[in-house]
Amino acid sequence: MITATHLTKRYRSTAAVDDVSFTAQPGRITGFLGPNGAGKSTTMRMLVGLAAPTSGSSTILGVPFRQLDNPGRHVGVLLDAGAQHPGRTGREVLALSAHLMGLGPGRADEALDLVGLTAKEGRGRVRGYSLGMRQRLGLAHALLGDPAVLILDEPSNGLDPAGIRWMRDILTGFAASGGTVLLSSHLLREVEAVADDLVIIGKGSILAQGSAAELLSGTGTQVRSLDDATLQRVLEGAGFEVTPGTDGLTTTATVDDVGRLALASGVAVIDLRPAATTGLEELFFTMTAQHGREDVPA
Ligand SMILES: Nc1ncnc2c1ncn2[C@@H]1O[C@H](COP(=O)(O)OP(=O)(O)OP(=O)(O)O)[C@@H](O)[C@H]1O
Repeated sequence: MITATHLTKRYRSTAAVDDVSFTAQPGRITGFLGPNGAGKSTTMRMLVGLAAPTSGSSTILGVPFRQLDNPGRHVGVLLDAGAQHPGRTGREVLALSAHLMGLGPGRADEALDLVGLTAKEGRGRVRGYSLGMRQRLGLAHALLGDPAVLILDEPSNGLDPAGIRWMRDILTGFAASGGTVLLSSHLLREVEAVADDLVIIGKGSILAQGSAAELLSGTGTQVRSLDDATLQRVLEGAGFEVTPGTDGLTTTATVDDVGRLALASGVAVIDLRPAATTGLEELFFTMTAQHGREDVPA
């Protein structure tokens, strides 16, 4: 579990992160979203002790990151795929960290294998790696200590579609076995496909948070009948709002309410369902409309 409690980070007079509180639960993937400059990386850096909060606090597995004994055995971190030493081979990067974590040398080869890097690729210097290979190496590094928590900043960046699907499977598998995943990404469809929970920030502040199902569910009901005009009158008479469309009516009434009222008024219903869910893209743009880069004066 990860908790952020009133986390705030100021650079001079600007708050890069402003009073951010959320939790990421075990067994779930928490998607962390926001436009460029929203404060995602700064928040993640504070969670792992790379930046000191101006105020507020955070814990991982119940304690501040800096108090974790041998943190790599508890938390896997991928903040910058370019962070690995370019002159080392992928395997050397992993073997060195494995050694520092007190793991056997064989763990580096296991980690390479986990992320689909071949032994030959592992012998290549990082400077020759593609961005996708660097991401895989970064993930191997994060998984090396068999942690319970993963904190990943844009892990799918630079991966091809097969790589993105592969990353999705790794993360869902990790969460299914009880791990906690905090995942920031610009790839909204990717987040939509994997996230159980969402935290959306803009200009350093939380704009929305909750389960993905809750945040993305539409409200109300869509209905088509053989007499929409009568059904609209009946629904409005019962105090519900109704919006006629090309494909029947959308109403604030529940499916049960609509069914009962249609039956009582003798209107034959030919289609009745909860209103369509909101896509993450729509939710994201609605939530961040006032908080993107576009409203920053040139
Ligand atoms: N070391 C720093 N000094 C001054 N300002 C900083 C520093 N680090 C970040 N900021 C500012 O804090 C704000 C949040 O930046 P941050 O990198 O956390 O956003 P982000 O959501 O990760 O953005 P992106 O999606 O572009 O990576 C930005 O306005 C950024 O310019």
